[in-house]
Amino acid sequence: MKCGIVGVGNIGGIIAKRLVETGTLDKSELFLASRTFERLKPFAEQGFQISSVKEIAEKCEVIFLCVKPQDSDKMFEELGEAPDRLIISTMTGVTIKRIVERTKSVKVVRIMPNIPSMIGQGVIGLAKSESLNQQDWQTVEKLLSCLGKIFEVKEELIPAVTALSGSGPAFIFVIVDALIDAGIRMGLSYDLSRRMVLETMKGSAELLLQLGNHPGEFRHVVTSPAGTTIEGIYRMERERVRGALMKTIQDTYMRALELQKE
Ligand SMILES: NC(=O)C1=CN([C@@H]2O[C@H](COP(=O)(O)OP(=O)(O)OC[C@H]3O[C@@H](n4cnc5c(N)ncnc54)[C@H](O)[C@@H]3O)[C@@H](O)[C@H]2O)C=CC1
Ligand SMILES: O=C(O)[C@@H]1CCC=N1
Repeated sequence: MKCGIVGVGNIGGIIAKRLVETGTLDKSELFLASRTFERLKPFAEQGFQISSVKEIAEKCEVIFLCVKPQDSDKMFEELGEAPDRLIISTMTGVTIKRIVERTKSVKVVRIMPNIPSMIGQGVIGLAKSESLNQQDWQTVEKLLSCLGKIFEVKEELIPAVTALSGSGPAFIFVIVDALIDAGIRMGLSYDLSRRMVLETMKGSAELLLQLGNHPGEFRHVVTSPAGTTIEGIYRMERERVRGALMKTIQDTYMRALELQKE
């Protein structure tokens, strides 16, 4: 299968690497195009095939579109029409309708991946046009499963997915950074604090995933009467951490909706 990636930045680069390192595609099946050669150079040095946007439209059955929304118009101009192609777009705010209009392809999949895709543990929100047949869907699953878990949603929910899991890792990294600093402040080394914070997050996430309990239930199990945890919870409530996190996601969501209108 010939597959092209247009826009080899953070996300396009992750997709290219994962497709090849997992053996999903052979380098001979993959073609990369980007605006500047700077981002393509390390791929060219590793034997990836470099192409132009136009060539990708002409020769690839599957085309990933991975440019910033602000660059999409120029990219669509360069791509031209690609009516028989399966298009998979990571572009924030660019709707399936717009991609169909610009490419003249009716087989369009809009995805919102996140950066744990780098190690195959991403969350991939996905919405698709109605014209995909069973074989197209199998191709999509084959190509995307090397990135992580696929969650199909209605397209109107993609902005919510963008806020929660697309941008989500950035918020998690801010929280992790703050927790590590808290450990350092109490005298732990950076390395020890980092490992303990990450293992605590991983263990807590695994516990919820494996046992399926509501997080409030386990929070209650940790919280001893007149103990340490309730003091921390009381502080969290006074600092309005819960509201601040919900507002963080809400503002991100509003921006995702705005981008869709621009
Ligand atoms: N970074 C992230 O965690 C996520 C990003 N996205 C979305 O994926 C898209 C790409 O994001 P990033 O990879 O972070 O951006 P990026 O800026 O790192 O990469 C975009 C690449 O596209 C290239 N490009 C721009 N115009 C082009 C054109 N006309 N033809 C060919 N190449 C062109 C740029 O040179 C750049 O290398 C965006 O729409 C973004 O919203 C989606 C999910 C997560
Ligand atoms: O910040 C952004 O716009 C993109 C979308 C999700 C993650 N990064």
